[in-house]
Amino acid sequence: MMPKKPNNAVTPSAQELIPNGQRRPIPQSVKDDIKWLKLPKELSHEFERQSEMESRVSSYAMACFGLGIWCCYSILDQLIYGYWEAIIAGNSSYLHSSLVIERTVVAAILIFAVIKYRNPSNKYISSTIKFLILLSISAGTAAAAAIHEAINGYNLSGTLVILIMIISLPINISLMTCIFFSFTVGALGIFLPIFLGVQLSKIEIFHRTWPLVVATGMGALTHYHLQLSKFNQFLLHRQMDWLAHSDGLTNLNNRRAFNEHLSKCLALAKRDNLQIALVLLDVDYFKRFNDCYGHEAGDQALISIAKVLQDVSVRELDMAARTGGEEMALILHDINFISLKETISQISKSISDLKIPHEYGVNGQISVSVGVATSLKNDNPKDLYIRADRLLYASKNSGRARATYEFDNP
Ligand SMILES: Nc1nc2c(ncn2[C@@H]2O[C@H](COP(=O)(O)OP(=O)(O)OP(=O)(O)O)[C@@H](O)[C@H]2O)c(=O)[nH]1
Repeated sequence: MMPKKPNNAVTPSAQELIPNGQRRPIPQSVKDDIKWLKLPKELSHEFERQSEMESRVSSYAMACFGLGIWCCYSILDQLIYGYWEAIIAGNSSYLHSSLVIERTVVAAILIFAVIKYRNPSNKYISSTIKFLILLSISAGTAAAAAIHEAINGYNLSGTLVILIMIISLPINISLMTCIFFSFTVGALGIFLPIFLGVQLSKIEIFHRTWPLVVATGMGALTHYHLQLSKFNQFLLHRQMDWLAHSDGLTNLNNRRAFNEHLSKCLALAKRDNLQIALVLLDVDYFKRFNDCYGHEAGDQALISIAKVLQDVSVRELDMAARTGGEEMALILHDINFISLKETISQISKSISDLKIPHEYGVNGQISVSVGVATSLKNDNPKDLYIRADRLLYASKNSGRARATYEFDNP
């Protein structure tokens, strides 16, 4: 069943976006989703291109953020250890000052890259979460640099920056990569030097512990972030699906959703040996209504009539749809003659209770003509639709504001 949508809904909820009552697992790939959604070619190409760009830009931004944070951390590190003071005092070695200059330059390049590649349309990934995830990566990197320093006596930071930059830029960082990288490297930062018998001072142990603590916490956040972005991707696809299947004015299902559901219902009816009813409704003298009261009033009238149809299609496989300008349809699954007649009279009564004045209408009020066809054993959607349409025109030709049933007009 297509979801029931309140008329004034702007953004439907996740539940409302599940089409045709099918609960589908979280999409595995954008391509799968495009196929499943049966989007028109131009739209699917655009959608594919955008998601690809979005993930690429995201990974660029992530990598840049990570490296940028790492550089900032390194500069801070230099400050903590008093290198700046040494430089200012003129005691610095060429290695220390060049290290600071190198990191400052890299940080500046990365800040520029983040500004350039940031993705304002990617509203689902909050920049705070992104920041925290990347902090874990940078923490791991800092630990790796520290190991190297502990073992070999000098810091490998410059090489690491370039290496990680080359590796991470084209990669879409996955959950496993992120957790594995940050956690393992962070842990190695503490334990490897100890195993290798390297003496660590208290400050050094602290220095190597925080990346691990941060990395573990960030691993959990990474997980949360990825779940969140997967869910948002899912929601985004549902929204697209909803847009592709709903009518913009009345929020009823559109012709595309109607066609799909009619085929499905007929197949189900055939399988279970049941009968479905197809009800077509057309607003009477609607052109004159528009001419007399204006298009805005015409739109409001259509919205009110749509609401009436929505209210009667409450069962799971029933569906109300707007199939054309002032034409709407109702698919009623597994229905008997008595319930069918009751439903149609309830619709007529509710529309009449709307009391929308129509100077040129039947009885001075807005009304609908209705054609009701019921499915035959081996019916197909097209034949059923044609029969309902003929019955609708029989209602029009016999005075409007009435319903014509198939069994009345065999
Ligand atoms: N306000 C409004 N009018 C619409 C919309 N879609 C279609 N229409 C109008 O609906 C009218 C349909 O007119 P016709 O097909 O001549 O039918 P009718 O005047 O209802 O006459 P009968 O069906 O014979 O009773 C046209 O004037 C369309 O402009 C819409 O979304 N909003």
